[in-house]
Amino acid sequence: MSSTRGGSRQRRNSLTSARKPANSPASSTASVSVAALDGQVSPVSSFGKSRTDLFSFESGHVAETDSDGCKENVTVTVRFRPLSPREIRQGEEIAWYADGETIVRSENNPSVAYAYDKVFGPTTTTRHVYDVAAQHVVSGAMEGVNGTIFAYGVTSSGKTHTMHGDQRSPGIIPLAVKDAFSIIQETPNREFLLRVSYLEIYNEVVNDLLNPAGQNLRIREDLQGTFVEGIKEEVVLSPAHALSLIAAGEEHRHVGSTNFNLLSSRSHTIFTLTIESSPCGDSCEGEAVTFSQLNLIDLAGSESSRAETTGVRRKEGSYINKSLLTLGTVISKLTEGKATHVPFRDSKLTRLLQSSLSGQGRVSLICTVTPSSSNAEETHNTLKFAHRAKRIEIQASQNKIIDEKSLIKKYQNEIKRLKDELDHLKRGIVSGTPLKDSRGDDIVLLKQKLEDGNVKLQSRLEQEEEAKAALLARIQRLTKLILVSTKATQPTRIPQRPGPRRRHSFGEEELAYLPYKRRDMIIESESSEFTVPIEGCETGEDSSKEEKRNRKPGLLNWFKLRKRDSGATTLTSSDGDKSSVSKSFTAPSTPQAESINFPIDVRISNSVVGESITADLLDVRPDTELPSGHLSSEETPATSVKTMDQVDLMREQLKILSGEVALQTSVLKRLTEEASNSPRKEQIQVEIRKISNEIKAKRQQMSSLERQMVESISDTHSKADKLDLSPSYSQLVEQLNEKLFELEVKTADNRIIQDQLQQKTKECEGLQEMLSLLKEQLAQALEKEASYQNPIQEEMQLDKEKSPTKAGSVDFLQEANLASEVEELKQKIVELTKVKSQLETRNQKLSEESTYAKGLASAAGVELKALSEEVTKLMHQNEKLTAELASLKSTPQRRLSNGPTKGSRRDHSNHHHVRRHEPMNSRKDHSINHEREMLLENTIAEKEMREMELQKKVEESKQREAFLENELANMWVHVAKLKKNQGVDEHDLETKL
Ligand SMILES: Nc1ncnc2c1ncn2[C@@H]1O[C@H](COP(=O)(O)OP(=O)(O)OP(=O)(O)O)[C@@H](O)[C@H]1O
Repeated sequence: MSSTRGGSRQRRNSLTSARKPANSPASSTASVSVAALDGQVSPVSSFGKSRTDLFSFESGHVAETDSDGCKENVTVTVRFRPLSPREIRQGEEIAWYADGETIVRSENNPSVAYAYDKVFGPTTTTRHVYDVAAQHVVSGAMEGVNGTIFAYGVTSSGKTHTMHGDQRSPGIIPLAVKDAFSIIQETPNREFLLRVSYLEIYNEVVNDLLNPAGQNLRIREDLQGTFVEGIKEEVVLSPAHALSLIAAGEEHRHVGSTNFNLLSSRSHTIFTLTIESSPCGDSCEGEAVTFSQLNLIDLAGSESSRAETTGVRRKEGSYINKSLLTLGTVISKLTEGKATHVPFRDSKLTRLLQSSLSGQGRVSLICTVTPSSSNAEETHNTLKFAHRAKRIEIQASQNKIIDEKSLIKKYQNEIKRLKDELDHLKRGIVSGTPLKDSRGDDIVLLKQKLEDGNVKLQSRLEQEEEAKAALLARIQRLTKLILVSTKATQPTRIPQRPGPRRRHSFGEEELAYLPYKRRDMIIESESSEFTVPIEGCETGEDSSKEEKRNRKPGLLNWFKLRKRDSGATTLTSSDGDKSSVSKSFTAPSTPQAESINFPIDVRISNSVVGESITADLLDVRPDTELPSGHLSSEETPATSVKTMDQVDLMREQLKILSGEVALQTSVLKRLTEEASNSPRKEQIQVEIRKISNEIKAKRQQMSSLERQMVESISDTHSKADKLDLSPSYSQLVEQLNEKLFELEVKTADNRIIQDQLQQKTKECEGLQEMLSLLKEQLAQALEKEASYQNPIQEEMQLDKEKSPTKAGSVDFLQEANLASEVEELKQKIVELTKVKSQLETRNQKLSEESTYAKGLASAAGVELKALSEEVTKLMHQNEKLTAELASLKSTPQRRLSNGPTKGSRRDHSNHHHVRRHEPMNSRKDHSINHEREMLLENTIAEKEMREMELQKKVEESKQREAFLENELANMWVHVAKLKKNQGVDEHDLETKL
């Protein structure tokens, strides 16, 4: 084993140093394992050599490195966090420190030191950590090499700070997402398809964070490795889109407070970005697709026995410790070099990491540590773990997959097939059907045949137009999912990378889900106490001007305007800017899965995209051929389908806007709270005003969207009227949308109320503490009084016996003293009564708020019931329509069979005339009926689709309701507890008084 390692060392070093870009700060180990021993520092030999550039999409290049058997090690870095304000207050000392760029040394015993690829001091910014420890893994993943980045460390050492970060200093996950999209932009010769999933392992149970219904999921294995069965994967179209999904996922993550960290992660999370890419253009057909996964992992922190946890927290802690212990054992076994059994299966975490740790992907382990003396032992354990992990060898190689397994290929083939179909249709329309039997000598017969042919052709044309419109819509839907650079495609297939490092900037709300400032600062409100500069300052300065110009606020950032110039549907605007569209699309859970959920929800229309929808980095394929006139030809029979598409889009927009409003409302709430006790009051007020204005604008946008929806729906409605279709359908859809929207707003309200409730509970706890303090004081005062009174009374008795006059004056003095003490006591009682009444008012408020929340939940329940009734109604209508259609279908047949009999019984003098014109009339009738049938069929199909959608939504609402009820129940338990505590306190107080 060691000789192999040694053998590969020389080869690798020469290879990497030959290719190392002069200014590349990125790193991968590409080195031998670090043989750092306690007391014997052995610096990492070749840190800083980038292997990123070893991979390019040029075929042969990777094969060359692969066949070379080139191995690299896991990149291991250590990040120190600064001492927290609490640690400083407690007078803790530095136990471990960064000695230079690669060594961690013990303060108490300087001979104990460890070397790593890189050691980051407490003032290092997360961006720098990203550049060094993560960027090469991300770029590798974009080139088809699996990648895993994870943060490991004891609780409160800075894992979440490193992986997620805060708004001023975004963590590795947001930076990696942004970087992935930048790489797509800089790779004009390839097409990409990105999907994300987000899961947590909580108490050894795998939960889907993107789908609250996906609980306790199973881990399965196939040839490509382990995967989670049934996990939801969403195709993402922009960084903001991906980040909004993380934000949604974070809502469901288990976080709790421990005595080390008020916001401690109680579960391990894995955010996976699945990347498929293939060369652009038809000439590259048949080339394999690269497929890779980038896992970004935020582990829960190991807990020391010092943690005074109880109940739930203890159970969580034991699961966390057990899985981390298994991780340690797995890493030890992997580095032993013997073919021993590696216990991957002993924990869910190691099972999921199995492919990463033993496979061919790049791994970067960022160990977070605290320098504080109170954690010296835990830090030492982390350092030893990191040191062991450093010896794991990996053999990074590009993954290529065969066509059928690739979703991007599937989409590309589907697009190609649809395009062929479209061409075929177009050719059919142009050539038409020749009138073969036009040889007749009778000129009248010939004319009649010509007329017949015309009618036939007309109806066929219309049918084909419809089919074309449907095909086009489908091509567009698929095309929108594939991401390509907006840069002109380079003739060369070698990716062009810019010299200097890319810098990421984030839209204002892209990081809205992250805390505004560092967690400890929020918790302790002691920002001034910190001894290190806040790293958040990095964002503004680093961004280039260009990026600033392009920076767009809002989650809608990922929506882009599709221009429709004078009816022509084109993806490139007149000024050369390309536009893009977006949607949320649930892809199959594994690349192999066959079913794809069509139709997709969102399509784009100029009329409904508001001001906030702006251009983003990426674009839809510019090479899509979309013949002009199709989507704007309002007169085609497909208009109603398109109108429904627009309504769909508007509804999606409405949903996104309402989500944004809810998000901004909670930001507003947070800011308002902050404003009351922050020295930056004015700055926060400005922000509050800005956000309020934005909310107002969004609400206006929402009401205009609602109006447009109503108009569009009433348009469809009138068309349906003409066809004798049930008019109530569109109204129902409209009502349903309104109700769904209301439900969403109410859910957001509920969330805010819950926050307030928590806040109030905290206040209540504070007041209770104060109350018990006062009670103690009162008890002490009463005791004191009793102890005063006994000796005085005895003395008085004695004095009275000795001298009755003196006794009288002493009596008077004692009485005065007593009176003043009684006065004091009375005052205290008044104070206590005040506090008691304050507590009662708060309690009253709390129960009112709980009642309101309960009301909301029951309103949601009622609405849900109404929705289900509406769905049932719709189903009935559908059945009616189907019956109508069946009767319509049978009518022309009857007519056809009755026609000639009737004609023969009629006036004989008109015989010729009838014979000449009747077939034509019946044909016209037939074609009209056919047309009508088609429309009816379309409408029914559409309705069925809607029905399915509605049912899905009802299901979702039910789940949400259940969730709300659960929350409410929790709240009630909480309130009951509070009341009970308060009751006991009051009782105590009363008995004492
Ligand atoms: N590099 C850093 N610079 C400044 N503050 C930091 C840094 N790392 C962590 N912190 C602060 O330390 C505290 C604990 O960090 P964090 O919550 O990220 O720890 P953790 O390891 O994820 O804890 P747990 O395992 O309990 O979830 C937070 O208040 C965070 O803001």
